[in-house]
Amino acid sequence: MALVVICGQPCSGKSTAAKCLAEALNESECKQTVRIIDETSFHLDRNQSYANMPSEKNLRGVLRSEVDRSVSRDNIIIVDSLNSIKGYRYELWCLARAAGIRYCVLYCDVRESQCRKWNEERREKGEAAYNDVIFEDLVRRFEKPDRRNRWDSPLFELWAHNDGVERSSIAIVDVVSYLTKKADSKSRDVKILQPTIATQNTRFSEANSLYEMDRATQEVINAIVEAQSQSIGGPLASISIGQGLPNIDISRSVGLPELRRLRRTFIKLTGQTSLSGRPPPSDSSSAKRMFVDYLNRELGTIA
Ligand SMILES: Nc1ncnc2c1ncn2[C@@H]1O[C@H](COP(=O)(O)OP(=O)(O)OP(=O)(O)O)[C@@H](O)[C@H]1O
Repeated sequence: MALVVICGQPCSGKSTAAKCLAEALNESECKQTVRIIDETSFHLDRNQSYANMPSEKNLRGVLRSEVDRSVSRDNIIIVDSLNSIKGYRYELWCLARAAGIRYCVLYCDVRESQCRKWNEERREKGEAAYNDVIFEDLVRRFEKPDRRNRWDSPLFELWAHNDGVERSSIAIVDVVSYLTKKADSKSRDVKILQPTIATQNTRFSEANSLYEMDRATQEVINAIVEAQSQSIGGPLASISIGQGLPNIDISRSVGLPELRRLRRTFIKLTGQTSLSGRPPPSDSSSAKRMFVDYLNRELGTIA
């Protein structure tokens, strides 16, 4: 029914907020099961998980797969982690969209100095805390949510330090109201994400799908590279990849490394959706259409 992404600096009260939100939802009229997905449920240690990029990626992958497996129209999933990378929140948003559910972000907006103080206090009490190097690195890399991004919207801000975290805190009340409000796909104040062509079902054998996906996305990349090489110095027009397929609309030159990265992410995202029962597209045309749809979105909004 819904996915709530909690985000904030290290030690900014995210778990306190997640717990409080879960309690508030359980007390509301909503009959949905509420579940928190966090690092501790996987026995992941903070300092180990954020010690280096591979461990951090692994942590994000574990949480994302669990979210992917768990989101449904019958429950409310709260992801309690830093969720500090913009691209990662986008991936979570994609999972919500593929499931056709509500989505929102609850941002624990606490000053860094206060988070640092809480972390030190936690350490002094002998509780698990971030070590200083990791804490500072995470603070530096935090990408604050911005409500203008689809994946950060709607955004609810919780000022845990000034206002405390209570079931009656404005942000908690607002999230509960947003999640429990009766709505259908035409409601304006509540957005129920709709699966796009990129997330629709088409049954096919998995191996075949992956093969098609690989080949089709490579063909799209080749078409872009060729079009760009022909227009060197001149303006880039929209690139056609065949009859009945959408054009690729890129207004700037995009290098091969970036195109390869986008292709890898796209294949990964599609593969993950297939794990939860929605297979990747079955034929070359749908694979191309999906990939162009994805590229137009990515290159249009994340410049
Ligand atoms: N509103 C608050 N007032 C006072 N102390 C707080 C508040 N919120 C959190 N703390 C303190 O900060 C510490 C961390 O809280 P919490 O575990 O909720 O943060 P977190 O952001 O989930 O941390 P982590 O980044 O490690 O997951 C706790 O020890 C708690 O005592």
